[in-house]
Amino acid sequence: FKTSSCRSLEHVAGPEKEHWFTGNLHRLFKDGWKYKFDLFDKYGGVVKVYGMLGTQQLMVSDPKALYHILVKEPDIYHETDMFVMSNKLVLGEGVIATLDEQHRKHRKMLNPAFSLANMRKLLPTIQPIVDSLAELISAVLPSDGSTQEIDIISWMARGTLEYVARAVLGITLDTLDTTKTNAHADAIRAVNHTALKIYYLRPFVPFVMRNFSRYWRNKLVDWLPIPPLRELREISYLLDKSARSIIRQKKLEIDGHDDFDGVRKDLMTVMLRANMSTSDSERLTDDELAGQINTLLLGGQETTTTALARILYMLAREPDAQGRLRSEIRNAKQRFSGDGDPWQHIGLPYDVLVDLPYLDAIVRETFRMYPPTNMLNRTCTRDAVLPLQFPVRSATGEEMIAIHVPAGTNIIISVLGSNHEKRVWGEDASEWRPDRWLNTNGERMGYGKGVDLAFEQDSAAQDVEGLPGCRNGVRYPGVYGSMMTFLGGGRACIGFKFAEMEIKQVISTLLCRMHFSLPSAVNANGVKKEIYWRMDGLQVPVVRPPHGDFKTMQCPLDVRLVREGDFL
Ligand code: HEM
Repeated sequence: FKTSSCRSLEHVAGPEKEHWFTGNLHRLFKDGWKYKFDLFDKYGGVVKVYGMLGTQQLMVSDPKALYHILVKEPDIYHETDMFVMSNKLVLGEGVIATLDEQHRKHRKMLNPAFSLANMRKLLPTIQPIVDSLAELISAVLPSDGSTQEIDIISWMARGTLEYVARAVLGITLDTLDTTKTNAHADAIRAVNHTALKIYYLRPFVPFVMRNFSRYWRNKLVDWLPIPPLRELREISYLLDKSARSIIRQKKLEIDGHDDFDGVRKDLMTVMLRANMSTSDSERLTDDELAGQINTLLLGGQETTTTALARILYMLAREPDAQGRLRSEIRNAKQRFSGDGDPWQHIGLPYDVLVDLPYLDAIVRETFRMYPPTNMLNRTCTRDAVLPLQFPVRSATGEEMIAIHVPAGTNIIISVLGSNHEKRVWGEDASEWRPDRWLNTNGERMGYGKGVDLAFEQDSAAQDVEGLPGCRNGVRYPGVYGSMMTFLGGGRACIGFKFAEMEIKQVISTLLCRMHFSLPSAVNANGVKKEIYWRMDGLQVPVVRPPHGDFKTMQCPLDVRLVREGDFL
């Protein structure tokens, strides 16, 4: 066994460069599912790929290497300059636009707010919003029990924005009221879409941010003949203005309530109160708080929306799983329904909801198989050695147990590769099999709130051997059941428990009232409508031609009111 020794990545094996400008990135980021799996099969947990203008990068899914990158040596492997600066430019100085000490300060304020105790308090805020969503969808379903095709993703998107708005920020964005428009909500929806139109400008952002004052940046945007740049500036202004108005309003509310005990059910108030009473050196400025609001509104949007759509799609594809899950939810709700209360309208308490075994298995398995974000970047800030769990072959055929990573190397963390690694998840890693998370009695296999959080703290003491994603003493350093979907270490997703809660609440509410199946529409030539999930940077459901353009995000499912025969 050897360690790659030279100060370049020449020794590391990987595919040929495929384009002088984009290297292999266009293959990885545009519907790259098959391409990526071919690379993992051929090269293993570390693959050299080519980035912009032929720069050599590493795509990593090896568990020990990821442990080093995210948990052991995060001071070496930073978020990329491009990511941090672009976030700062558009969203302001929220947690994802910060590094090192400033990042620690942000997390110190965010971590307690997103605690389990606060999730328990927030569920009752989310429940009525989900009920309204279910009523709105039910209202468009035929009362005779026949099916109606519905683009489920647009409904899910309405919901996810409102859950975060009300539960995290204590405001409404009116997204469930189809008669109202809301400029703030429109701006949030437009950010990613508009930024994508000018993604090619992102490499220049750090230079511009460091060398141009705000005045000259504005002049640049005025002069350049690129309209989406101006659109993004307008969006960014509107987000900033709205966030500052939320802060002002909340401060007034807090000032007016001396007896206020933090029971108010939104996290931003909890955070603001903590911020107001902390020491000067730890206190976040209003600029940072405004950035935080924008980050929280954006962070859980598309990710949670596509995760919800993916779960409903899987249940539509697997009717037995759908029936079994619906029955589990009915049994749980019936236990809590009083005399005469229709069980469908019962809201389960937090601990009952998150512990439902089959619901949990479905959610975890879908997160594992189909992570909403499948690639994340880090940059190596100084020469380093990356040890590997599973040796890889060098470009000249030798086995390597570690890799020298030169300073400046970009690292692509492959969430997809990690979540499908057979040596950790088993030979059936690429099968959607929710039962892997359950024991033979149908109970959850040890994963729970404790273990998930223990992973965050990298508690090696936790006995997790034999659980899914833990094999022969090897596991991934993820915060959520060993998978890398929400990442791990000090920059792991702050909102994973919130996302889990909202997803479980939505699925458990919708399934009681409706049944989902794949679209049945056929065109004049008898061709059936088919949904296809593109794996770009984010997972994107589209419709194949001739029914769709293979580009626009949509997830049309046949939906009808539930019948007795839909339970097991
Ligand atoms: C299915 C839903 C979600 C997925 C798959 C997801 C995934 C992730 C991932 C992979 C990261 C790490 C990004 C990086 O380091 O480059 C992250 C960070 C983050 N997420 Fe989530 N997320 C989800 C939902 C949410 C929700 C609901 C919120 C808030 C309400 C949220 C807030 C954040 C924040 C603030 C960060 C930045 C943390 C930091 O830099 O310290 N996420 N998320």
